[in-house]
Amino acid sequence: MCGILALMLADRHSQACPEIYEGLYSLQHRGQDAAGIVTAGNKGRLYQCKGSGMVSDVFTQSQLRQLVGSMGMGHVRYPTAGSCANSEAQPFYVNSPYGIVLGHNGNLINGPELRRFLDTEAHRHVNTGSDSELLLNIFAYELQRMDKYRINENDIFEALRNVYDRVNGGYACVAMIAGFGILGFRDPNGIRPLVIGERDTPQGKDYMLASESVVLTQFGFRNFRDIRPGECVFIRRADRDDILSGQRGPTLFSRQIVPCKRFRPDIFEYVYFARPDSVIDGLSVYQSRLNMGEKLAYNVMKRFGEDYASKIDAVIPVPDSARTSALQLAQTANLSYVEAFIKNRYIGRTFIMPGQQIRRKSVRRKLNVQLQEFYNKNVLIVDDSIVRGTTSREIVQMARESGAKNVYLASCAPMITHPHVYGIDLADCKDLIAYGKTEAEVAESIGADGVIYQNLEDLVASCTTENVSDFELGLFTGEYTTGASMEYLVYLEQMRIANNRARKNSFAEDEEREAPDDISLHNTHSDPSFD
Ligand SMILES: O=P(O)(O)OC[C@H]1O[C@H](OP(=O)(O)OP(=O)(O)O)[C@H](O)[C@@H]1O
Ligand SMILES: NC(=O)CC[C@H](N)C(=O)O
Ligand SMILES: [Mg+2]
Repeated sequence: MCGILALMLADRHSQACPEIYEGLYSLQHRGQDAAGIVTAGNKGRLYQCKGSGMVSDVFTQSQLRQLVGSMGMGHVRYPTAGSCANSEAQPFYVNSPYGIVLGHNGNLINGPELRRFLDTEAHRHVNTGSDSELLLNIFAYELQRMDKYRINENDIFEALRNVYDRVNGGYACVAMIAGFGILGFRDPNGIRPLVIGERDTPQGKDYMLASESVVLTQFGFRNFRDIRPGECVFIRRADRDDILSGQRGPTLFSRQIVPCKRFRPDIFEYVYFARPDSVIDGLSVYQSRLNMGEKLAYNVMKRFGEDYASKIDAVIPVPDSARTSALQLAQTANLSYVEAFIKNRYIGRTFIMPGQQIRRKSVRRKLNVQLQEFYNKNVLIVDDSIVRGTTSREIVQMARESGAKNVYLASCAPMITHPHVYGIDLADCKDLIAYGKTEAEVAESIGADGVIYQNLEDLVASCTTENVSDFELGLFTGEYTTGASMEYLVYLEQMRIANNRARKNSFAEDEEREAPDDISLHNTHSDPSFD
């Protein structure tokens, strides 16, 4: 899961960069490894700044000033394919045809096949291990095949139809064609999220596309909707003809490129990825987490029996993601809710950090205990999910060190027993703590007195609305919406091993270390005639 964002302002003399930059902060929870922004000036020149690190690390004020133009896009990356090298920061750029940039959230499960095709048939050079660069080149190849001096929106939709035929997996993308417009599209199963919103201005409408609605509401894009699975929207900047005919703002076009196959948004967006103040596919993430907490409460009560209240002195959330559910669990079961783990707000999400060692250390640096809330008490700690068990092991131990009598753990997600193939670097099976274990064995392995998992049916029911009742659940069941061959799963695992090795060696003296921290497109905004 990465975060993607694109913005088109109606006023050609305004700058898109400040809102893109701030918007990326609102998507930071979706990717902490790299960030990037590309803008397009009025005469079509692209300006880029991207590199490894969090949003606050990658952009300086002087770099942001160089990113001129009233349209642009941004990306925050959590690597799932390729490596975590600086060069794989997004958006990606190709100069031919027309100058295209693309930002991708998701994973293509036929990456190796696409790479072969681009090499042997399309003869396009791909310079990284990223599947997103493959996707961009497939799109560029399909546009190039039209062999047109200038394209229109129909050409874009036509090219995309062929892209959909070639690529397989989960993907939500934003892209920009220099001087022409921005677009957004979503895979035919709607696995990864994407929303579009509009905002009225005296010059016409501004448009924004983003992974999560929280960015849109923050900037006053009140009128928004989800991009449908298999749909593309293209927002064309006002051209000469538009301006001559009195229309100054951009124009929106949308097309259902391919039929929706089976609408299956990734349920893990609701469990963990997304911010609670986002609404995805019509369902408030906050509401889904309340539902999860309520259902889990009934499960807990059943497990502990009628006198459950005498066995649990406090319900304690693991901040941040589990807060909403834990509160609802406590209210439903009429138990006290206690914020006994205090989070250091300056440390990011641990699960999406690269490398097990840093993840383990970060849990302790991130969470600290209120001793008195544990001492001599029976505590039920609630987390949204138990994945590798890094967090649970540490917090159970912290609770014991603080003098807790019995430590139970409840998870809003069911047992995670399979990799996630659509955009989460979710370990191979062996790294998953629940793989091949019973609940009791998981409890033993993390040192808890008991573990209570949500049932899969209850999780699905928590997220079901009249719009969506079917979800991508591969990490719980091993069955993936688009299928995932054994060959692909082996490939994923090999890639992870190689990446871990590369991370371990990253302190060695090598050429990569000499590379600049941010990657630009070799042009700075020094000549105003290029705006
Ligand atoms: O079993 P694990 O492998 O440790 O993974 C699960 C934990 O990781 C996530 O927290 P994270 O710190 O990433 O983010 P949060 O602050 O949003 O809860 C998630 O919320 C769980 O707490
Ligand atoms: N988490 C994501 O969505 C990752 C996008 C892409 N597969 C990458 O690794 O850069
Ligand atoms: Mg957490």
